[in-house]
Amino acid sequence: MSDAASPFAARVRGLNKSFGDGSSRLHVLKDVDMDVRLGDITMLIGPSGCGKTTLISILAGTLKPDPGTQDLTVLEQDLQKLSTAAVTRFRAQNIGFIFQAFNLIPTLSLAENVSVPLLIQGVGARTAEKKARDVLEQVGLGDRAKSRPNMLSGGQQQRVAIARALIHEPRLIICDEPTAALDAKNGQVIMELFGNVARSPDRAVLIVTHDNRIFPHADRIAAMDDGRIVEVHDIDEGHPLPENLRHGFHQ
Ligand SMILES: Nc1ncnc2c1ncn2[C@@H]1O[C@H](COP(=O)(O)OP(=O)(O)OP(=O)(O)O)[C@@H](O)[C@H]1O
Repeated sequence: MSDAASPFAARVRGLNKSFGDGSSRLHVLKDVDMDVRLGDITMLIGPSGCGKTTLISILAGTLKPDPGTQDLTVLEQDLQKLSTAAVTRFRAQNIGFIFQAFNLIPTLSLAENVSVPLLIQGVGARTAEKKARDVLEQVGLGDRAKSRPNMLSGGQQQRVAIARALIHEPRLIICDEPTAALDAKNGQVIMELFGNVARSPDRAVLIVTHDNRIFPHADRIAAMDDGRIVEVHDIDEGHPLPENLRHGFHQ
């Protein structure tokens, strides 16, 4: 465990991101400030196209911000100071990223797909696969370890992608719509798994979601609109889920 002085899994100040040049330049993130606390499940919500995926991709180091961002610290690392190779290493070690597209490797079995993050870390294939079977069990797919991804439903593939993001016990889990393809029961199982991660004071979960069924699992909900964080709700016994979020929000 690194220096635990910071209570933040991520701290962002004055973050801007644009795509394109000249007259086709699109300013997508506009001076974003955001904190993701350790020990929390933070949810990021907002209408389609407001910049949520762009923001989490920058936090996960798969996308670079515009120059001049004041602070982009993830797990005590200033991402702007790391080389591209160092960011890739940092991500492999510390972040479990679940994409909207599940990015499973079609020629590998589920157990092999889930093993990948451990193999990258140098863990032996046999040990990695045993752990993969355990994590597949946790997401309710223990009996499908030898199947190929194309034999699964969308929801099952999503659970495999979640197992792959959890297997190396990263300190920060970042996911784009993790429950979109899941029924209520499996959505609940996955949120309980994320809850176990976030109950550890040194770890955190950041979820982009439109799924208001899972809002009650959040410790903090940050609402984005047009490239900005416009509201932050801390949810605890004294501050329950606001009425407007209980019934979803406008997209
Ligand atoms: N690589 C890119 N090149 C150009 N424009 C992009 C790129 N990636 C995203 N954008 C644009 O940035 C804006 C924000 O996209 P983003 O995917 O971050 O939104 P979002 O809030 O995650 O949307 P959704 O909820 O629909 O997934 C959109 O207008 C999108 O078209």
